[in-house]
Order: sequence, then C-alpha cells, then structure tokens
Amino acid sequence: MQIALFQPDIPQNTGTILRLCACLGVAAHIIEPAGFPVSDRHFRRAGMDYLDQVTIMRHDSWSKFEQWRNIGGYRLILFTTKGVSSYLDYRYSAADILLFGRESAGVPDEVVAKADARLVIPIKPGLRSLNVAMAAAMALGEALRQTGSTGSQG
Ligand SMILES: C[S@@+](CC[C@H](N)C(=O)[O-])C[C@H]1O[C@@H](n2cnc3c(N)ncnc32)[C@H](O)[C@@H]1O
Repeated sequence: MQIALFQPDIPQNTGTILRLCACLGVAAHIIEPAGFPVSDRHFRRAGMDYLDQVTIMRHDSWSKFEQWRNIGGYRLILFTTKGVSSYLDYRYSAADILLFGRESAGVPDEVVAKADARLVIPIKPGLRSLNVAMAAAMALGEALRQTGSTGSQG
C-alpha cells in the first residue's frame, strides 16, 4: 500500500500524514507543486523525527507521477468527496496507491478521469469534508485491515 498527495498546500497536514505513513510502514508520494518547501517549520514540526522513517518520493508534476505509476502498473484509488462508492465497499489490493486531493480544491477533472476508483468516506449530510489527514488515516486503516499489509513499505 502506498499513498499519494496531490499538490498538498497545508504543511501541518502533510507532516501529520507522513508521520502516519512512518508508523504504518507505508511509502508516500508527493505530487508537486506543493504549497510549501520541505524546510517549512510547520511541516517539520508536524512530521518531527518520523520524517526520517518514511519513504517519500517527490514527483515534479502530475504527468511525471503518471509516468512512474504506469511503469509499476499500480492502481490509483482516489478519495474524493464527490465519490459515489463508499470506501468500505471497495476491495483493496496491497499494491494500490491511495490518492488524496489538495486541501483547497481536491483534484482536477484530468486526475479524476485517471483514477481506477473514486471513493467517498460517508459523512453527515450538509457537511463539506474531512480534514485530509483524517481522511488518509481512515482510508489507510480500512485498506490495511483488508490487505493485512501493515508494517511493510510498498
Ligand atoms: C479538504 S478536502 C478537499 C475539499 C475540496 N473542496 C473538494 O471539493 O475536493 C481534501 C481531501 O481530503 C479527502 N477527503 C476529505 N473528506 C473526504 C471524504 N468524505 N471522502 C473522501 N475523501 C475525503 C479528499 O482526498 C480531498 O481531496
């Protein structure tokens, strides 16, 4: 299992997600441009020393990420508030990449179109969305529960 963050713009969220990845043994991909540099103090503070414990791949653009993904043949599972299928009903594979959108704008249609699945975490009607780090924790929890792949990277 791997996760990917599309152009993340809030450093604290990315740091929190990378700490989650470190603890669960999941590799992380950051699709640039991010809204902050890796030297950002909020990013470093949220990720703390856990940042040294996670495999992070940075991709210069969406197209570069897609080139890399196509070589590996990984499925792309998009988490989106606009999904129609619940994340609890999906059958994950240990090689899947779970993709999360930008805090301010999610992902563009071009990215939606490339996803092998578009999943929603059902929330109370009338409320907009979860914090992206919360969404990532819930999604990874379910995907790892199903695949039993906790604790090993990749
Ligand atoms: C703050 S939300 C983005 C909200 C953005 N305005 C939109 O419409 O997509 C950031 C990311 O968290 C994830 N997310 C948040 N709530 C979610 C939910 N209920 N179901 C699936 N993904 C969710 C998605 O990946 C989303 O792109």
